[in-house]
Amino acid sequence: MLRVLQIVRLSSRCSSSFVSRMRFLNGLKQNDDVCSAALQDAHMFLFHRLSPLLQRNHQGTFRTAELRASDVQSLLENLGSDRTLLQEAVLIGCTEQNQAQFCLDIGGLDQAAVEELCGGTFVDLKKSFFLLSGAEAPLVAKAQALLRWHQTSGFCSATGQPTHRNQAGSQRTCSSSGIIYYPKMSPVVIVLVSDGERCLLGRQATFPRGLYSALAGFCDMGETLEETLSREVAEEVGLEVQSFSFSSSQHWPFPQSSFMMACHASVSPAYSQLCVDHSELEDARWFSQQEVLSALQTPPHRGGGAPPPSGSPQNTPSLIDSSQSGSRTPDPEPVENQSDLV
Ligand SMILES: NC(=O)C1=CN([C@@H]2O[C@H](COP(=O)(O)OP(=O)(O)OC[C@H]3O[C@@H](n4cnc5c(N)ncnc54)[C@H](O)[C@@H]3O)[C@@H](O)[C@H]2O)C=CC1
Ligand SMILES: [Mg+2]
Repeated sequence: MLRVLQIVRLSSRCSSSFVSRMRFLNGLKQNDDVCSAALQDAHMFLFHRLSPLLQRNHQGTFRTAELRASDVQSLLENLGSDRTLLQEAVLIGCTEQNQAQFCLDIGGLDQAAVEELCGGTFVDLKKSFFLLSGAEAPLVAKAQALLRWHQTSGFCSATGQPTHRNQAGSQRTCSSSGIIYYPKMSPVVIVLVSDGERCLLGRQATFPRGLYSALAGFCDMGETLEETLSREVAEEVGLEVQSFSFSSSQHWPFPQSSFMMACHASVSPAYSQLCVDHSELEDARWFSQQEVLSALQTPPHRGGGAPPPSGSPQNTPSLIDSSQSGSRTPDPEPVENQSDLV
C-alpha cells in the first residue's frame, strides 16, 4: 500500500491530472507489487463468460455494477469460491481520483447466484454496447477484449509451454523461452465513400436485415492506411478512390479486437458506376443525404417476415450501422435487432 501511495504522490506532482493518471497506470503495469496493492482497493467490473454485469437504475437506464474489490472478495467467500480468484483481475484503467479499475471474469461461478447477490444481470457485450452510455461502453469493451485475450493466450506459440501474466494483465511471458506477448488488435479501415452528392454504403449477407454500413476491411501486412482503403474500395465495389481524409478511430471488440480507423474518401462522379464483388458484399448502393437521414429516423425492423424486395422504396436502410455513429438506445427492445452488428 505504501508503494501505491508513493506512485500516487509522484503522479500528483504533475500539473495535468491526465498525465498523473497515465503515469499512475503505467506504474501499475510495471510493478507487480504495486499493482497487487492497488487491486485490494480497486473498482471492479465483473463478467460472466465475457458478458458484463449491468445494473438498472431508477430511471430505467443501465450502468455497470459498482463493486469494490472487497465486495468481490465477500462474494467469492459467500459462494464458497477461492478468494485468490481476485488475483486474476485485469487492469483496465483508473478513475479521476487515481483509483485503479480492474475487470474479472467469474465464469466458473453460478451466474444466477452472482446476479442475485449483486442485484444485476450479465448482459451480452453487443447488447451492453447499446445500453451503456458515455465512457462506460468503451471501458467494458476494452475489459472484455483483455479478458478474452487472456483466456486464449495461455500457451506460447513458439514452445507450446504455458505463459504467465503480470499482475496488471498487460502482458504474458512464456515460462520456457521468455517470449513476451502483448494483447493483439487487428487494424481495420472503415471508409465512407462519396461522389460529392451521395455516399456509398454496403451490406454483407450476415448483417441484420436492413443494415447498411460504410465499407470496411482488414489491413494486410505491410500496408499503409491509404493502401488498405484504396484496395478495399477497389476489391469490394470496383471504384478507384481519388482522395481521402482521416476522421476518427475506435476500438471494436467484435468478433475479435479490431482497431477501426474511420476515413472519408471521394471518387469522381464520372467514375461512380459500381461493380460489386458479391462474394464479399450482398449489396452496395449510393444513397442521397435525404435517404440516409430518413433511414436513421426509421425504427429498425422487429424481425419476422421477408425483407422488402430489392429496389422497393421500403428497402432503404432501416439502420445504418448505429455503432459507428455512436448512437445508443436506452430501450432494450430494439437491441435484440441491433445486437447482431458486424
Ligand atoms: N461495414 C463493415 O463491414 C463493418 C466492419 N466492422 C468490423 O471490421 C472488420 C473488418 O470488416 P470486413 O468487411 O469483415 O473485412 P474484410 O473486407 O477485410 O473481409 C473479411 C475477410 O478478410 C480476411 N482477413 C484478413 N485479415 C483478417 C484478420 N486480421 N481477421 C479476420 N479476417 C481477416 C478474412 O478472409 C475475412 O473473411 C469486421 O470484422 C468487423 O468487426 C465494423 C463495422 C462495420
Ligand atoms: Mg469488407
